[in-house]
Amino acid sequence: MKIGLIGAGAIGQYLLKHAEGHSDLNITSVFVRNYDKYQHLEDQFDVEVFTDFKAFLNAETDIIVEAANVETSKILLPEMIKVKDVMLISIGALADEALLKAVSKAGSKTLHLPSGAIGGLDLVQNAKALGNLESVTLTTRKPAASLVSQPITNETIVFEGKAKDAIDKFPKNMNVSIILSLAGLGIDRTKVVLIADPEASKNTHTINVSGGFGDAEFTISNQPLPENPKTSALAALSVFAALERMATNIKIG
Ligand SMILES: NC(=O)C1=CN([C@@H]2O[C@H](COP(=O)(O)OP(=O)(O)OC[C@H]3O[C@@H](n4cnc5c(N)ncnc54)[C@H](OP(=O)(O)O)[C@@H]3O)[C@@H](O)[C@H]2O)C=CC1
Ligand SMILES: O=C([O-])CC(=O)C(=O)O
Repeated sequence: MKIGLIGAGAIGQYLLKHAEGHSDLNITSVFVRNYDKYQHLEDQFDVEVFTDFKAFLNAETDIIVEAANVETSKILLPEMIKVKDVMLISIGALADEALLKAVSKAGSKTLHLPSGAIGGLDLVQNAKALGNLESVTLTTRKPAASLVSQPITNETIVFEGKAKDAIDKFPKNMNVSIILSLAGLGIDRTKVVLIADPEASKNTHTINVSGGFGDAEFTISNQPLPENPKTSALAALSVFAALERMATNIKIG
């Protein structure tokens, strides 16, 4: 599979490193906004670095993997999905309901949404069937420096409310709230609590769901990626694993 990658930060570089020598996953092109900053990737990996988006789209690839940010995804997704399958990790872009509607109607191309830094989305989707899901809450606890600019001494709730507003205020930390919303009750009915914790070293997400099916609670304690501690290693793994699963004919979940 030939892959075009957008962004070469913590997740992008993780993918580049781990796809090197992989039998099926071949990252051949990388789109960035600053050639000089990322030119070194052409020496390090067997890739072409693009800053011209049209040329990047026209390069021979089977899928585009986005690993940039929410704003960039909102701008580029409508054009990409017309011509290529896309895997999006800045899922917060889909809190824009007009964009979600537009891509839902986009024709023959597939938009892949990996589960990112959380899990349990199979259960949430199953529970939603036949109206069996009534309540979904995400409680996220991150090291304070990922959420607040000034040092704090006590743990502090920095946000409490709907997923829709969580991603607006914390676009680099709350993509998980939007994939959870898409799997479950939507951006208005998915509740979020976000805690800045000066003692935390991991990114911890607790998901509570309940309804006619029963109830469930999952906690995922994630190691952050050293290159960007706001981002959990599991998010990068989820892209990698979702790409690997595309080649298999046995689908789990
Ligand atoms: N769904 C989920 O569970 C999770 C999602 N995420 C999201 O994944 C995305 C990537 O995360 P991460 O790798 O940690 O982020 P980084 O900030 O480490 O890297 C972002 C990369 O995107 C590049 N970029 C920014 N703007 C553009 C643009 N307009 N065109 C092309 N490239 C651009 C940056 O380049 P430059 O150096 O020029 O800035 C950089 O290379 C983020 O949106 C993050 O919030 C993260 C964790 C979990
Ligand atoms: O990586 C994480 O733990 C979650 C995150 O940043 C996001 O959802 O945007």
